Amino acid sequence: MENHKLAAAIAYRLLNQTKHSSNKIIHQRLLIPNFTQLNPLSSTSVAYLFALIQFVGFTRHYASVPLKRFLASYRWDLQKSSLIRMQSISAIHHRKFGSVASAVVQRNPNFSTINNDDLIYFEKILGAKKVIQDHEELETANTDWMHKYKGSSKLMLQPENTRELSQILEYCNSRRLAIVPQGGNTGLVGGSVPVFDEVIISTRRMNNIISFDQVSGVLVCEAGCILENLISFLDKKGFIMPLDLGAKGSCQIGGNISTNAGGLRLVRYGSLHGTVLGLEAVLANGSVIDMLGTLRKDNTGYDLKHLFIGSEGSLGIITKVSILTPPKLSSVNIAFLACEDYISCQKLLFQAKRRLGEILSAFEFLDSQAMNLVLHHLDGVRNPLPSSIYNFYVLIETTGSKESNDKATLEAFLLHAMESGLVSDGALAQDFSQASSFWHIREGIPEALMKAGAVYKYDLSLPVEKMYDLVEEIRTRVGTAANVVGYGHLGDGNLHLNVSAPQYDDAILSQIEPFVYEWTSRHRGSISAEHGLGLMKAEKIYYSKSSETVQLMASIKKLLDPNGILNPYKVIPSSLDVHMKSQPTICKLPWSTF
Ligand SMILES: O=C(O)CC[C@@H](O)C(=O)O
Ligand SMILES: [Zn+2]
Repeated sequence: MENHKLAAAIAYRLLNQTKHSSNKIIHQRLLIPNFTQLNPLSSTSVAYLFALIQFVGFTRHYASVPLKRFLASYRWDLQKSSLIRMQSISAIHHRKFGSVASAVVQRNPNFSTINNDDLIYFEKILGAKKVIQDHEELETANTDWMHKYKGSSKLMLQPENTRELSQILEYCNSRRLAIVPQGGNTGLVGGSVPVFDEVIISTRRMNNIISFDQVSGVLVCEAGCILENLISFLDKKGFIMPLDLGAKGSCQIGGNISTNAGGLRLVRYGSLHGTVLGLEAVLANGSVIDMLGTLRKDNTGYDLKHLFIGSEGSLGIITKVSILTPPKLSSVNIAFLACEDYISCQKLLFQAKRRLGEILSAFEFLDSQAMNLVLHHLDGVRNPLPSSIYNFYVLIETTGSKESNDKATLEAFLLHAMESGLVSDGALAQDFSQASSFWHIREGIPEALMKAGAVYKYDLSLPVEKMYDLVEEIRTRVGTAANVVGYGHLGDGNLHLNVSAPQYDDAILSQIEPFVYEWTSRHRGSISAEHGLGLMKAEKIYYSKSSETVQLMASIKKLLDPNGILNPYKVIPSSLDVHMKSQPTICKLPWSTF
């Protein structure tokens, strides 16, 4: 008890400092409504204060080492205590001092916590080596790629096949143990890490290629295959994957499909809703749904595989996939171009669609701020157009089967674009290494942003002609406090708006949100073009979907996962989470009625 008193005193002191810090918003939102109801010296209030202090980042930056240790152990207790009945705190992790506190959720009190019998059961069905409790491995699996979201799971399971996964889910469902499916953990919205103590189910061991048909181009494989391995496998067979992402070296096909990843070639090969021909998925109760067809055409009733594409593991875990892969064509050409203004980028896209037609395979853009970040933060990157600094850059790729024709078509297009003033400068890759270096600039932007400091990420679908207005408006709003960067898949109408700052700061965040979502909604865009909702945007869904649609989503979730154990706190807003006892009030937004 003495410890608690001491802790409370320290906590009070630290919290008083937060009053005047940039964490005012958290302070108001969390502390005031809850703390006044507590006895300040009770153990729960101490635990609450400690959780709050951890939340605002003091432990990482200001607390002394013994205090840090004390706080760390308290947090562990916190997971087991009944504190979660109060306003509890999602496991958002602060990479830099400051706050990214847009997601505050409550642990579902209906979920159990892992006990010894559970561990014995899992070891019995999987064997000890697939039941991971090692601190370091869990630390990695609990933390997302950006080091922004962090859970506190004590257990990761690594099933090797569908049967094992089915047994795990059946058991977790009967025990009300929440789970989070995890592939390569490269997501950007906190969807693939636990929020609290959910059991992590890794698909990494389910990584076999099952079959490949040379005639139809249909590849059947397990969910844990790494995208780059599939690309290399197909390359030897003379085929390519219909999707390509910067994260290909780590991301897994199951994760790609469950988030409906878009990537760099969507403009040519379409979304995964078109190229995924079949799936096998395991539901929350362990039943295996075999939809693993390989047919292009099958109109026998509802095409339920689509429910699992893009539902971020909230309806079932994908275990096998069948995917239509295009043949590898011999002529690939890549141009890196400079444009003076955004309107020229738009006109260039309009022209490219007409003049390059069926050979256009990528149309990406980046602004000068994105280019500067890459040049500054990534080793060995060179500007292919060094003679001047341009406002915008466009990367165009063509893929076709007629080598001399395709190159001539691209060259003619470029000449026309230069003559008409759309393009100010340009370079055509002369060999594979130059082509890779052009791609490296575009694909390296997320990494450069990470290296630059704290980053607020927005992945938006917007009408192409309006897209860059938003970047400029945000730039005006944040002023000199942050570097606003615009880039993305222009050919698909997908903007990656990133706001980069030395550290997270609520003053910056309040200039971006909710403005960015309101603006997107007003222009009938989507607040998530390709990254999903995850934890970051579950509560923001109404900006892009009508309340009736969201209600129907919640009903489907209830049907397939009645206990809500699959990837909780993600995708469906908490107000509609039928599994939560007390529900936070979410205002219906005026623009949610499409
Ligand atoms: O980091 C981002 O904002 C985008 C990541 C990815 O979707 C990309 O296109 O590079
Ligand atoms: Zn992207």
